[in-house]
Amino acid sequence: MVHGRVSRLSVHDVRFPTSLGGHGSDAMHTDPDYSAAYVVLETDAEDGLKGYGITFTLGRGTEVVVCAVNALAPHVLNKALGDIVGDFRGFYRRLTSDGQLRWIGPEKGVVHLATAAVLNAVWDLWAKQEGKPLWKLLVDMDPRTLVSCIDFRYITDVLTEEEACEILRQSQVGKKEREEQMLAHGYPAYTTSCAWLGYPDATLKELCSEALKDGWTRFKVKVGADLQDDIRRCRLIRNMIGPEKTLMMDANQRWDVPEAVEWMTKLAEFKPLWIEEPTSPDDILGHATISKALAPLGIGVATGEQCHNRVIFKQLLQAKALKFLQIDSCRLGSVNENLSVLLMAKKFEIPVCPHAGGVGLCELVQHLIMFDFISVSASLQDRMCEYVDHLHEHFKYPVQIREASYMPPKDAGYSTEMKEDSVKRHRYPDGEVWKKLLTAQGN
Ligand SMILES: C[C@H](O)[C@@H](O)[C@@H](O)[C@H](O)C(=O)O
Ligand SMILES: [Mg+2]
Repeated sequence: MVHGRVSRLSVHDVRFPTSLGGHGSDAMHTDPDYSAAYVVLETDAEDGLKGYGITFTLGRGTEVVVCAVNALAPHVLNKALGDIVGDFRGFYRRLTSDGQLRWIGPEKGVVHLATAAVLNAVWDLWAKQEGKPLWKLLVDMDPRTLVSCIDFRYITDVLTEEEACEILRQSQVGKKEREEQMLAHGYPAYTTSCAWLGYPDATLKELCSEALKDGWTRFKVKVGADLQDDIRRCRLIRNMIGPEKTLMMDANQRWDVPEAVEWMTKLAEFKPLWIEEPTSPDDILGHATISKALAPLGIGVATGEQCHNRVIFKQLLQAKALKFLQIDSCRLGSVNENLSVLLMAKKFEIPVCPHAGGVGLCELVQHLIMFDFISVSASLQDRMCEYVDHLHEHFKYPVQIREASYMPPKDAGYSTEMKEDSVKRHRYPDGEVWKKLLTAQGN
């Protein structure tokens, strides 16, 4: 039974200077400092449990999101956790429909990232109070309760509450076996860590051969800034991994629609499974055009890490604009909104391959994809979850990878809690790490 009233919400600006090593760099984000607006919820309950929630940001963007979290705080403070999760749809709606904050969304951008941080903390707390990892809390929830967490506004033309319930009911068959399968073998993953755009070739080679030794069979490479450079790097990586292993490419929104088609036609010889974010994440019809043009080359379009909300996903699915759907645990309004996208993907039979390139994203999204396999999709066909090998040491319950697969988390919660010392050292600008860096830069 959930209990307690939220007595305190604190939010921290936590940044890691990843840009110094080019980690996480791509054709658009050339100097990313992996960061998080990190929310801590405390209650008046005697168990002392806290809810931790993050949203992934980059460097200076964090302080803007922190501000938005503080603006949302009155919706959470002094609320009983039982009332929040007992009417989770209503609570989600209240947060996203704040009469003044909605104007700077709605359900998109900074205010939606902040919503995700707050709701991720609520889910963490709920799962902790139930003594279960989040994926298991979801798996054990009956279909009615699950759908009661979803706001179906704007998507009932493709998915009604009844249909969602029906999908979940049908997927009850074989659920136990799928859970056992996950516990024994984990969820298949791919790695992005070898080929960030800012890495020199020597680093790429070294990381690639290490990853091969560790059993990785699926690799993603960043492209999009310079065609000749892309050809060289893609050739290098394809030669290293051989013709059989899977290669994905990610352009991080760099191209116009015709440019995307031309560029990818030139990279087709390296046999990419997908091109990710070829153009603006808002351009649904553009993605559809690219999808259609690249299908004969055997290249699918993947997108989602910067899709604002369920409405954009709905339209991408309706327009047949993508072959792989990439949910993000912090871009959308937390588990609540992601549930609706997982269910729509199931209806349209599009495989979900979550985005995890950021701090904490692997920790979070593994829960959602395990739930998806056990309770929604019931399939591993064409599916894999992204993995990046950065910053896990700062989490209290870091991801466990075995033979290139995510092993199901066993600890209660959403794996969002960071180590106290890591938060302290990386808080911006007063943490020790930043104090040193800022002094060295003469600030
Ligand atoms: C700035 C980030 O590292 C992005 O490059 C990253 O999320 C990337 O798009 C990915 O797919 O992992
Ligand atoms: Mg990407």
